[in-house]
Amino acid sequence: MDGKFGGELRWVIVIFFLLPASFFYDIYYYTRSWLIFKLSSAPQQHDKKVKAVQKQVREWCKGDQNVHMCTARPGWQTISFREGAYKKTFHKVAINMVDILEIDTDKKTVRCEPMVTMGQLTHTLVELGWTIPVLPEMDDLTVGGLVMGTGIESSSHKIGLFQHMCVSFELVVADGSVVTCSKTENPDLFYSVPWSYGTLGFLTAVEIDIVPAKRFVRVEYKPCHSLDNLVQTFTEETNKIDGNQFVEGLMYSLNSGVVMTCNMATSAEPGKLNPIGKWYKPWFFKHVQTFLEKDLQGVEYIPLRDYYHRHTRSIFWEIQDIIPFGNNVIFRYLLGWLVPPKVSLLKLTQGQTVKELYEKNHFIQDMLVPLSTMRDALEVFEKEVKIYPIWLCPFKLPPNPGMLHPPNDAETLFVDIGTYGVPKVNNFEPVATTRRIEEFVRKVKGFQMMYADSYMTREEYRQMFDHTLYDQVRKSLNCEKAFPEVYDKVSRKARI
Ligand SMILES: Cc1cc2nc3c(=O)[nH]c(=O)nc-3n(C[C@H](O)[C@H](O)[C@H](O)COP(=O)(O)OP(=O)(O)OC[C@H]3O[C@@H](n4cnc5c(N)ncnc54)[C@H](O)[C@@H]3O)c2cc1C
Ligand SMILES: NC(=O)C1=CN([C@@H]2O[C@H](COP(=O)(O)OP(=O)(O)OC[C@H]3O[C@@H](n4cnc5c(N)ncnc54)[C@H](OP(=O)(O)O)[C@@H]3O)[C@@H](O)[C@H]2O)C=CC1
Ligand SMILES: CC(C)=CCC[C@@H](C)[C@H]1CC[C@H]2C3=C(CC[C@]12C)[C@@]1(C)CC[C@H](O)C[C@@H]1CC3
Repeated sequence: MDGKFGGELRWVIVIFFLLPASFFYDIYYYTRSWLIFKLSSAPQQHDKKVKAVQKQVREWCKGDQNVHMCTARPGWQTISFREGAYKKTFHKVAINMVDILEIDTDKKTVRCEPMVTMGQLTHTLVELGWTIPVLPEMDDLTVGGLVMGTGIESSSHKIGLFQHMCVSFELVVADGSVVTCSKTENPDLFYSVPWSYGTLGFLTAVEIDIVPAKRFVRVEYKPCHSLDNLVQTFTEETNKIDGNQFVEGLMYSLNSGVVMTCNMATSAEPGKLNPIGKWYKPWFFKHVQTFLEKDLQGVEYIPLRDYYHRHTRSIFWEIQDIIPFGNNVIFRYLLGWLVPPKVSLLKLTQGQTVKELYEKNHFIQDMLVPLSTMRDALEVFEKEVKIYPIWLCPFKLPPNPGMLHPPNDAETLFVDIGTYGVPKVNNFEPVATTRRIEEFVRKVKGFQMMYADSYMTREEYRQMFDHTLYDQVRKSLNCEKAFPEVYDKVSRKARI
């Protein structure tokens, strides 16, 4: 869809085509998973589905093995910014595994298949009074994508990344056999799977910790009017040993922002309930900004599911470039219930014009840096892109084996700095700017989230991510012919 409808009038396509299409797409999957649950067929079907994956891998083994394998999930369906170019040439293995298999409240775990989405998990678990400790907020993120890539949320400063609450993985590996791994069973594989982007095997099931859920989240909004104040408040709140199940920051300029500290609650104080997930409510980032503008500390109670998906309706703040009048009160009441358009459908229907627009004038990155370097990092982002709001999400990084190591191999608090939008600097140049930021991140011993465009060379990538264990595991599982090295899947060169 090119020309004007691919540019400034994209909202016409979005409103008249993509929103209804997203709605019917959701209903189809909702009904399907509801039926599967009601027929209780998912657990019995799992072994059959694993055998189907094994069969496909074994067929590849019998062939001449001259191309690598990847999942058959089309590139447009994924939440990653671009599509893998390799999806056109690799041998594709279908993994149609979309079911929650078992919720074990004694063991406090949920076992699910890799295509289960975060929206599906919250619907099922929260109704039963449970939740997963780190719940990345976009409904369509999948368990498989978050395990093979990474996931983060405002509870990560207590729990860690998505990988840190996973108990075990079940994979079909290069020779077609099924391997289960955990901290005690095949630990090398267990620690190598996160950030391996499907280059060690095909994931078929994941066991994840669950924790009790309460009805509400009590949110305290703390406006800050200088960078020092913001960094200090954010750091103190993140470090609090007892309090704050969730900590998050939104910055509206280099010198202003709101730090939110939150805890689950069983009931709400009268007059302070705010169901921000309702279709007529303002976008969450706009709502938060009002606390800054009024310079008001505030307390609100948000229903748990609304809190988890607080950035879903506005796709963080990306929706304002797609439906510029989307936060208008009339639009919200009339059509707000259809929002957001599905990221997958936005990807599928974007023409060359939109692609080029995003290529040249847009910057989507999450950089994970040690909390102690947050101030310097924010100044680098101000100088290089000047995009606001900025998302700030703290997380702890334990010294586990695998791709990510904290400085000096001692548990360290990090912060994810998320910048999504149009750069406001004059000298923005996608490759050069991103490379300078990547260099800064490597210098402070941080990491780049690989769903975004990465322009690092192979050497720079290996410098950022420790490949020692990963290389050993790839060798022991004979991955060389079956899967490419991770860099060849995630670097900008491998994506279109
Ligand atoms: C419109 C609509 C859309 C829905 N969309 C989805 C969806 O997208 N994804 C989805 O997963 N569900 C979906 N559901 C199912 C929904 O989660 C349940 O129907 C809902 O929780 C109502 O609970 P219940 O009383 O029917 O079942 P409950 O017995 O209260 O159980 C709640 C859910 O958890 C499941 N469950 C219970 N125990 C276990 C167990 N040990 N292991 C695994 N599962 C267990 C049930 O099958 C049920 O789905 C949808 C339902 C509706 C009406
Ligand atoms: N809050 C957060 O934490 C957010 C995280 N993200 C990022 O989005 C991505 C997840 O998006 P999503 O659309 O769910 O996932 P994707 O389909 O983009 O998958 C991500 C990677 O995981 C691999 N993978 C997925 N499933 C399997 C499987 N069953 N077996 C083997 N490999 C698999 C894919 O391999 P292949 O290419 O072969 O299909 C791909 O390399 C992650 O990279 C995550 O970091 C994005 C936004 C927010
Ligand atoms: C919270 C974390 C860690 C990351 C959030 C990242 C998201 C804001 C982006 C991930 C993929 C992005 C895409 C778009 C917007 C921003 C993301 C959702 C588009 C929808 C923007 C419009 C384009 O036409 C398609 C993009 C697809 C991916």
